[in-house]
Amino acid sequence: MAYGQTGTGKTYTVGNLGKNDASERGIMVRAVEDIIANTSLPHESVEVSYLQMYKETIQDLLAPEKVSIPIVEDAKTGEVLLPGASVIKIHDLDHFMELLQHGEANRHAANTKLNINSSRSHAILMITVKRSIVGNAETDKFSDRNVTGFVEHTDTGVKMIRKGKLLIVDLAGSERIDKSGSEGQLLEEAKFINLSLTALGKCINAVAENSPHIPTRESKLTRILRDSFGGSARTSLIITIGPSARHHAETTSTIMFGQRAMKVVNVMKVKEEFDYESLSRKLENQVEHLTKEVDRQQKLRDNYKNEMEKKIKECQNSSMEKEKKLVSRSEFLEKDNARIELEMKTMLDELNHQKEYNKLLHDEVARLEMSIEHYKQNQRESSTYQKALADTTQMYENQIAALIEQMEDERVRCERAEKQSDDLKAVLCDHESSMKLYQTENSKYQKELFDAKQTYEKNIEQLNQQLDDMHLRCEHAEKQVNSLRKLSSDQTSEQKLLSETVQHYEENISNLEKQLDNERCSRQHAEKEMETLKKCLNDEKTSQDQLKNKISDLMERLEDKEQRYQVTVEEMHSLQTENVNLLSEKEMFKGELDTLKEKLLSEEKKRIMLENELVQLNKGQSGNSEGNEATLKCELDALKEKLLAEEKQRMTLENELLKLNKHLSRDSEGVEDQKMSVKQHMRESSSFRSAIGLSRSISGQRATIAKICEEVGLEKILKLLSSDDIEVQMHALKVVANLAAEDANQEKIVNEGGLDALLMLLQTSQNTTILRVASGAVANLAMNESNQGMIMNKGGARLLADTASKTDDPQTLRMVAGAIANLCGNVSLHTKLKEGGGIKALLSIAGSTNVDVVAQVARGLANFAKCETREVFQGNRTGRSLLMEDGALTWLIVNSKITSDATRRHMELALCHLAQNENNSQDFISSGGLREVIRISSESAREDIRNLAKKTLKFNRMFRAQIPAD
Ligand SMILES: Nc1ncnc2c1ncn2[C@@H]1O[C@H](COP(=O)(O)OP(=O)(O)OP(=O)(O)O)[C@@H](O)[C@H]1O
Repeated sequence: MAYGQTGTGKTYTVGNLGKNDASERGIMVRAVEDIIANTSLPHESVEVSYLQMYKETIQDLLAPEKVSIPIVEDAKTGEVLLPGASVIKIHDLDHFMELLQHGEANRHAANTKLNINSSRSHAILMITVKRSIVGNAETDKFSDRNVTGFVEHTDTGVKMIRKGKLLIVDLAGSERIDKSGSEGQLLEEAKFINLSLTALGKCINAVAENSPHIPTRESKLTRILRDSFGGSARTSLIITIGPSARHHAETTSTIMFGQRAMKVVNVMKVKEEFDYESLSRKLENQVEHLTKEVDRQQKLRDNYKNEMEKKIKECQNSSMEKEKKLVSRSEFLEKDNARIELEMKTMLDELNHQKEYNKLLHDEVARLEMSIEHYKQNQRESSTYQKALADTTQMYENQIAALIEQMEDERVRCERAEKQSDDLKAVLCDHESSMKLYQTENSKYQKELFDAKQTYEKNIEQLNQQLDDMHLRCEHAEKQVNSLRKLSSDQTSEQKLLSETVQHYEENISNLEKQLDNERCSRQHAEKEMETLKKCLNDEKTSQDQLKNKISDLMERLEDKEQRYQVTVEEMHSLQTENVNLLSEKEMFKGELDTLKEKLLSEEKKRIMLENELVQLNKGQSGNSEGNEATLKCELDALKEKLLAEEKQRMTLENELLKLNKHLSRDSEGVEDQKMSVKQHMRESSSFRSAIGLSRSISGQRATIAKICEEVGLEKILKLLSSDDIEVQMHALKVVANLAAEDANQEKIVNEGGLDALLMLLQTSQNTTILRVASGAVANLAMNESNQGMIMNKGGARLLADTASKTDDPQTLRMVAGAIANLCGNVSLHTKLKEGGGIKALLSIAGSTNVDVVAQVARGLANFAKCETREVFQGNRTGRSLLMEDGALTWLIVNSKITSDATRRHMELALCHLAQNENNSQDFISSGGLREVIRISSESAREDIRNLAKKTLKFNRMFRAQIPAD
C-alpha cells in the first residue's frame, strides 16, 4: 500500500509503467515481472484483477462497464472475494503492461492544486498465483484441515492448490481540503477519500493495539483489505511525503500513520486448498480400484474355493476309482487265485493220474518180464524156436533191459511211463503167451513186439517229455502262485497305501479347510489387533507425554530433594556438634544435680534443727512472764529471720533445680530418673516439713513479707536499704533478699533500683550479715539471665570480688562464689567477668576450706569451661581459655582429688571441658593436666565423665601424640 499526501509520488512509486526506461518501473510492474520470472506458466497460473474504489463504489478498471462490484467474504476461510470483477490470466509481462495501461486509462483522475494528475480513487491491483502441489499422506488427513479451509499439512497425498494473493494498492492522496482547494465534485471526492483513509487508519490502529475488534466495516476500502491486516498476511506500507516545510503537518501525520502501522505483527500462513476435482477423480479411481481389487480378491477366493472343491472331488473320485480298481483287482486276483487253484488241482489230479499211469506201466513191465520168463520157458521147450527166440529174446531182453534201465531211470519222474511199460509188459506177456500158443507166429509177434516196443519207447519219451513239461509247468505254476501271492500281498499293501493316501488326502483337505478357517480367524484377529495396537500406540503416546511430564517433574523434585538433602546434611553436622556439647552439658548438669541433692539433705538437717529450736522456744515462751515477752519476741523474730534466710536458700536451690530440670528434660532417661528421684526426695522433704508444721510457718512468713511489701510498698523498702539505722537496713535487706528469691519479683526489684541498692551495700557495708544477705540476693538475681548483663554492667563482678576479699565468712564467700558461678554460665559475659577480676576472685575464694564454698567455685569453673568450649566448637571463639591465665587449671589439677564427690565431679568436668579445647593442649601437657585427664578417664566415679575424658583424649591430636600406644 502506498499512503501519503496528494502529489507526493504514490502513483509514481507503485503504478509507473516505465515503458521507455525499465528503471522507471513502479512496484506493480516489477512485482509481476518477478512473479512471472519465478513461475512456470503452463503449470502455474498468474491471474490479475484491477479495480478502483471511487466514492465508496468498486469498479473494474479492466472492464469499466462493471460498476458496483460487491465484496464477499468467504465464511469458512475469511478470504475477501470480489465475485463480479474480471480475472484475467496473464501470459507474459507485455500482456500485463497492456492490461495495466488499459486500467490506468480508466482510472479517475482530476486536477487538483497540489497534483495536476491527482488520483481521485484508490487503485487496487489483485494478483493471484496458483500452484498445484501433491502431498504424501492419505485422504484421511482431511481432518487436518483448519477452520479457514486451508490445509496446513502439505503431505496429504492429495493434489492441492497453493494459492498466493498479492494486493498492490495505490491509495488516493490524503489532503487538506483548504490546501488542495477542492470544491464541488472534487470536494465530494476528497471527503470520500479522507473518509476511507480515516477508516484505514482506524483499522491499522486497532490491529497494532491487538484490539479484539477491527472496524473494517466502516469503509469498502477496509473491507477489501480485511484479510490483509495482520493475521496471515504480510503487509508493506510505503509512505510518501512532501519535503516542503508547508507540508509539515501532513508529513508529521503521515509519518505517525506509518509508525502505527509498524506495530502490526503478522504471522505468515501458507494457503492451500484441495483440488477437489482431481481429488474426487482420484478418490473415484481409488474406489474403482478398490472395488476391482475386492472383486479380484473375491474371484480369487472363489477360484480357490472351486479349485479346492474340485481337488476334493478329484481326490474323492480317484479314491473311489482306486477303490473300484482295488475291488476289481482283488476280484480278479481272487478269480485268478481260484483259477490257479483249479489249475493246481487239475495239475495235481493229472499228476496223480500220471502216477497211476506210471504204476500201470510198472505193472505192465512186470507182466512183460513174466511173459519173457514164460517165453524162456517156451524156448527151452522148442530148441529151434528157442534159438531164434533166444536171439529175439536176447534182443528183447536187451531192449527190455534198456527199457527197464530207462524205466528205472525215469521211474521216479515218469510213473506214467512205468504204467505204459507195465501195459507193454502186459502186451508183451500177451504176446509171449500168444507166442507160446502160436510159435509159428513168433516172428510176427516179435515184430509186433518190436513195433510195440518202439511205440512204447516213443510213448515213454513223450511221457517223459510230458512229465518234464509237467514239472516245468508245476514249477511255473508254483512260481506263478508265488508271484501271484506276492502280487496279492503287493496289492494288499498297495490297497493299504491307497487307503492311507486317501486318508492323507482327506486329512490334507480337512487341514487346508482348517487352515483356511484359521487364516480367516487370524486375519480378523490381526485386524482387531491392528485396531488395538493403534489404540495402544495412541495410549503409548499419551503415556509417553505423561511420562515425560512426570520425568521432568521428578527431575525437579529430585533437584529440590538434593538441595534439601544438602541442607539436611549441613544441619545434621551442626546437630552432631550440638549433640556433643549437649552431652557434656548433660554430664555437668548431672554433677550439679548431685551437689544439689547433697545440699538439700544438709538444708533439711538444718531445718529440722531450727524447727526443734522453734518448738523449744514456743514451749519456753508459754512459761515466761509477760516482762520477758518482748525479749522472747525479739529472739523469735531473729529465729524467724534465720528461717527466712534458710527458706530463701532452699528456694534458691529449688529454682536452680527447676532450671536444671528444664535443661535435663531433653536428656536421657537416666537423667530423667534422677530428676524423678530428686522430686521424690523433695516430696519426701516436703512431707517431712509438713509433718513438723514448718511449711505453715514458711508460708506464714512469706505471706507476712508479701503483706509488708504490699502495705509499705517496694519502693519504700528499697529506700530503707540506705537507712542509717543498721537494724532497719538489715530488716529491709532481708525482705528484699526474700523477695529476690522469687523469679516473679526480680524484674520489679531490678526496675525499682533494688539491684543498684544491693550492689551499693556490697560496696559500702562492712557488716558481715549485710554483706552475706546482699550477696545472696545478688546471687539470686544472677540466676536469671536477663539480670546477669545488668549486674556485670553495673560493676557487679568487681564488687563481688571486693566483697570476697574483705571477708572470710564462709556463708558470704559461698554466696559470692554462687553469684560468680551463675555469671560464669553466660558466655557473653566471660571477658567482662575476667576483666572485672571475677575469675581471680573465684579462685581466691577457692582457698577457703569450706566444702560448700569450694563446691561453688568448682561449679563456676565447670560452667565457664563448658560454655567456652561450646563457643570454640561452634566456631565463635578461638584461642586458649580465659581461665588459664588466672591459674584455674593448676587449682583444678591440685584439687581434683578432693573428697567431696559433687565438687570433684565439677572439677573433673571443668578439666574435661578445658581439655576439649585444643588451644589449651599445651597447657595441659606442660602442667600435668593431661595426666589428670588420663586419670579421670579411668578413675572417675562417674561413667559419663570417664567417657567424656576418653573422648577428649581420643579426639585431641596433641594428646594422642603424647600418650604411649599401649
Ligand atoms: N521519484 C520521482 N521521480 C520523479 N518524479 C516523480 C517522483 N515521484 C513523483 N514524481 C512526480 O510527481 C508528480 C506527482 O506524483 P504522483 O502522481 O505519483 O503523486 P501521488 O502521490 O500519486 O498524488 P495523488 O495522491 O494526488 O494521486 C508526478 O508528476 C510524478 O511524475
